[in-house]
Amino acid sequence: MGSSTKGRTIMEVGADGVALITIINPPVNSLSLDVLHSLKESYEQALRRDDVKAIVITGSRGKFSGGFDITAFGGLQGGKIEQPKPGYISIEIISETLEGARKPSVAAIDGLALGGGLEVAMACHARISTSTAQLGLPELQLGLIPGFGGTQRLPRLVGLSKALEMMLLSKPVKAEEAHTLGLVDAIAPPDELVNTARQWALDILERRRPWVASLYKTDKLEPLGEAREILKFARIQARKQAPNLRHPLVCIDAIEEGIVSGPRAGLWKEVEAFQEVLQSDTCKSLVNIFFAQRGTSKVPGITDLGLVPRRVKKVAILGGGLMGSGIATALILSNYPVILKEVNEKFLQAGIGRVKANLQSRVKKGKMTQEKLERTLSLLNGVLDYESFRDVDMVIEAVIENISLKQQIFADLEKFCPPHCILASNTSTIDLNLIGERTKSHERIVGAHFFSPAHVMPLLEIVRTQKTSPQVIVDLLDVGKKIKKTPIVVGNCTGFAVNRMFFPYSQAAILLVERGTDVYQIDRAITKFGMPMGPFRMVDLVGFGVAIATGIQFVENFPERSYKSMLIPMMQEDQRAGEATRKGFYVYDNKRKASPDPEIKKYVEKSRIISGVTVDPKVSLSLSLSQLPTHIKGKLRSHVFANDCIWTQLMKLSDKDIVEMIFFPVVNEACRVLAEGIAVKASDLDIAAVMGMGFPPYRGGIMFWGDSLGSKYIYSRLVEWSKMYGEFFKPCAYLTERAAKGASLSAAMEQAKSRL
Ligand SMILES: C[C@H](O)CC(=O)SCCNC(=O)CCNC(=O)[C@H](O)C(C)(C)COP(=O)(O)OP(=O)(O)OC[C@H]1O[C@@H](n2cnc3c(N)ncnc32)[C@H](O)[C@@H]1OP(=O)(O)O
Repeated sequence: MGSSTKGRTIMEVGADGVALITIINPPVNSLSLDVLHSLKESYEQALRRDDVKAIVITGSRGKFSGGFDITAFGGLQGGKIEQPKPGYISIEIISETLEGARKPSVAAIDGLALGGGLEVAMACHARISTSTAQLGLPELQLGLIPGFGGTQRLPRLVGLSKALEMMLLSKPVKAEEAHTLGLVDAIAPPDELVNTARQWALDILERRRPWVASLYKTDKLEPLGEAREILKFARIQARKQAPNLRHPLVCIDAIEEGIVSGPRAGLWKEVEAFQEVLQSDTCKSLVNIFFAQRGTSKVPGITDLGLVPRRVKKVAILGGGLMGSGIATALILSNYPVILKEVNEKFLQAGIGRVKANLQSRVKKGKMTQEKLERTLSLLNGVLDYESFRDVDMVIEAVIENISLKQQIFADLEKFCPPHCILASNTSTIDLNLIGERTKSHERIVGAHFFSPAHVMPLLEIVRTQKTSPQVIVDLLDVGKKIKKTPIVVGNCTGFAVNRMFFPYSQAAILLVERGTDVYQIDRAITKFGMPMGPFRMVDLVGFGVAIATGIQFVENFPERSYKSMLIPMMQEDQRAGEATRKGFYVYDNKRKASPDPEIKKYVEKSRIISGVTVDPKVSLSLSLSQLPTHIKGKLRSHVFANDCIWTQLMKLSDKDIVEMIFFPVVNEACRVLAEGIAVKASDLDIAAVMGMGFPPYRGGIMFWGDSLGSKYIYSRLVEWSKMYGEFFKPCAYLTERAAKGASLSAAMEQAKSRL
């Protein structure tokens, strides 16, 4: 993270007597402490000067402000940057100096006014914006609450319900809506923005327009009883949607304080609460994710070469199955003309049908109009041969995982596509060198690994071989950004980054079940930890066929650390293949509601016998008293509560143990991925885990979370389990070394063996 000593404001006084204060802190004019001090000084100067009658605040280069400087959070949290005294910014600068000034001020907003940026604007006596401006308080997505008076002023400007929606969902509004809501007073063209604001400020001065201090507005606030009901509902929703998160409730408390006890009390409550949430693990984790996400497109040795992405005007996709149709949907939604090739008319129509259905579901959800659907769909052309491939700039192959089929396709592509065309494969497992073996085009062969459903999931793994040219990667990074994916660039290996981490995740869960832990207890513990679903519910969702196929890849490539089990193949043989067959680890009703199935025990017992393992009292939930050694039984019987039930309690693995036994092997594998140079930086694995696996972002990603527990602790637990349960848990060399040094897992490596 950078230093907070940056940025400034400048002030120019016009002949009209209006002082124009401009915030300058590229790239988004964030409010560093320096900017805030300078803003205060500019204001004080403007207030002192007799030739200044009114003030306009704006941001340089078409951006008002992206809010408080996020790069300063690390320093403030770690004590490296001195905290301003409580209330200095929110009360002294924003409320007293700006809002309480005896000269009127107007915010001229172009581009964005987010977080602290909007809070400064709300303290002005009016706001004028351009039609493309975006305004919002997205602090909650960083684990924070608004800290410069936003919890008090926004409800007073737009009403409580809308303010709660904007804050709790971190959802900005566009200028037009902001105008309707009363957050913006007028909309002006960009070249007239500042002049309109100047005139508005003079109009306020001369009482031709109202002089409004937002903090004391009451007309938009609901009556107290109604407000309390709205807040009560918001609390219920917040608890339901994010049971592990406290800061949304803290935000609601600050809003309530202002409504019940008045805005000054609300401001002070906000000041205290902001300090508290700033120091929270949630905030540190979410800030890590913010920077990690922006860091994925900075690839050393690739994006620092000064290459300019070539324009991709047309894309061809091979295969209209689930993946191919999802990828086609993502591309046409971002206005790329797409050719979809299939092997026969029937498959082609089915593929086009899937794309239509994907779009239709957006219409149903109100995210798209029927008219937009028609326009978007007109970008898709179905074909059965390669003739129209002669002018495409990129091809994405998304056929089944069959090596010889893919080799044939790539040989054909080399013949039909122009020489500059990028040849991408959506394979999730097969070596790209093998796929391109029958071509001479290795420098333009690349992996574009999407996640299902491809038009929804935010991650794109860009897989490069040693021969893939940097230009091709830069091009694909650009396409990824345009189709709103977060791309991570990884090296070529079985499973790349995400599936490499997924394997131990599901294998650890099966190991635990064979040792006696309950399937549903595992899913509950993992969901409570924050995953969208547990490992068994997930296997049901992806289907046992896929789980077995990818499992085989892992067992073949990494036999020494694979936990081999027949549980899933055995269930599949019995026609239990997951949600699609209505039966897997759960049974499903017509509405796809999952219920536990006692029958599962039968399969677990069989697979336990095949694996040659026994129930381990340390992990078992269902051990009965009769199974205990006599001396322990005796001791327990002497206890007044000694019965099967209490024994079950004693033997039960805690949720914490389950989480660690399932996720520490994932951390271990992530360490290998990093040590092998498959991922270039730990933060890319944080993003891979959050966006590819559903790892809770408020835990900061897999490596960040690992570091929060410490390499020594993870190492010692893995050693303990590897003694009991074998190689599967054995810590890798990287983890062992980091633990020995007491070093963090994420810190840059001294000598990465980059495979890239
Ligand atoms: C007390 C207050 O209430 C607390 C606060 O204000 S907390 C801050 C609230 N503000 C936010 O949450 C906004 C966060 N920023 C964003 O959402 C987006 O960056 C944006 C909408 C402003 C711009 O998006 P986009 O144009 O896609 O560019 P994006 O790549 O995200 O950002 C451009 C650069 O600005 C940086 N940046 C963005 N917002 C920043 C901020 N508030 N502080 C410091 N740097 C910021 C990014 O890190 C990135 O840096 P890089 O080029 O070195 O990677």
